[in-house]
Amino acid sequence: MQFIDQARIAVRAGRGGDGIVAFRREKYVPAGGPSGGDGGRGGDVLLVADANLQTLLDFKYRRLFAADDGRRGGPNRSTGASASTLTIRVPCGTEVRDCRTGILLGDLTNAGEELLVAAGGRGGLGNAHYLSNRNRAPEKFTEGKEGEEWLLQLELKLLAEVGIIGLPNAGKSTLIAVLSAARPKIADYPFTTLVPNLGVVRRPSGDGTVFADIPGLIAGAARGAGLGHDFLRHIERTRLLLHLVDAGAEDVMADLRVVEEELAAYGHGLSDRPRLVVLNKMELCDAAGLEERVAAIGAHVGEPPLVISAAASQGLDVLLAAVWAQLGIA
Ligand SMILES: Nc1ncnc2c1ncn2[C@@H]1O[C@H](COP(=O)(O)OP(=O)(O)OP(=O)(O)O)[C@@H](O)[C@H]1O
Ligand SMILES: [Mg+2]
Repeated sequence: MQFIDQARIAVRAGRGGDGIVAFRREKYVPAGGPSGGDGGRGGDVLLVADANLQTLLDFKYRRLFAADDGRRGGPNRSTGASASTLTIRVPCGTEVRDCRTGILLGDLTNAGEELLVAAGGRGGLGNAHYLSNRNRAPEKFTEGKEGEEWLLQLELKLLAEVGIIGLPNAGKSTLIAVLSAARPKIADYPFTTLVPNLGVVRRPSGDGTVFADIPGLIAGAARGAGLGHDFLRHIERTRLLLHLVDAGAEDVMADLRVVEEELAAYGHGLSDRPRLVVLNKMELCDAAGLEERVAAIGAHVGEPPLVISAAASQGLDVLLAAVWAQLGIA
């Protein structure tokens, strides 16, 4: 399932340093020649594609990026220092447009690819440049040029990496709401969710991973029953499935199997997709009942399910740790 992450940022390259007016002062040289140096270049602003970023999350908090200005020229024809380039890291796949015109400036597809988005201003010339036979003591210099300034629109097509599946009412939307900033509709009846919801969940490294909450699956979903059919398509490209089972259900094993059968019937490799079984609504069972359900699911799946309460925010840290481990994210 794809959706588009967007951000607007302002970039400003540095201004060039001014040239200066100066004259040589040396012993025994009464009237030294002009020696004012040139200003340094203002810093450029560069975008670089970084494979460790998945979202444009950070640009929600920081919107202005300005490179430093170049330094003024010095005496003895010394050129002022040029400012260093300001590098902004963006996820691979980011498209960069000029906000005003919508013109595509570049597409940063592969890690390490660079795009110069604002060029630093040139430094001004010192008076040493204006020495001529007619004017032995020029007072002329030029100012540094302004750096470029642009408003940029960044766009990234996001792919959900984690799909949340389960029967209607299992608590899928509740889970994505507690894990991310997504605010889907949550209600006590089946098929509350009619279109997939996406949420960005912060990973330990600070960037995000996209989770997709899809409408509940029912028996026959793979053949088009309920709303599930269309939406199985959306999780086709996820890397991990979170399979939510309602602990309060009469027969959790039957619930578990219905969804497994739909995954198998749908094909496209969905039943081989790494999957974590998650027993939600733990508070609806007493300790003995919970233990029994955990054991039954464990025997069927090969490892015990994670036990959580999405509504009461219990077990979520362990769940996320398991998700990051499955995705190979530290
Ligand atoms: N841990 C929990 N304990 C008790 N009730 C819960 C828990 N988690 C969710 N619920 C309740 O279960 C109901 C269904 O939740 P939610 O809408 O998140 O399910 P869903 O799986 O997204 O359903 P659908 O497939 O219909 O979209 C809601 O009334 C919600 O408050
Ligand atoms: Mg829902």
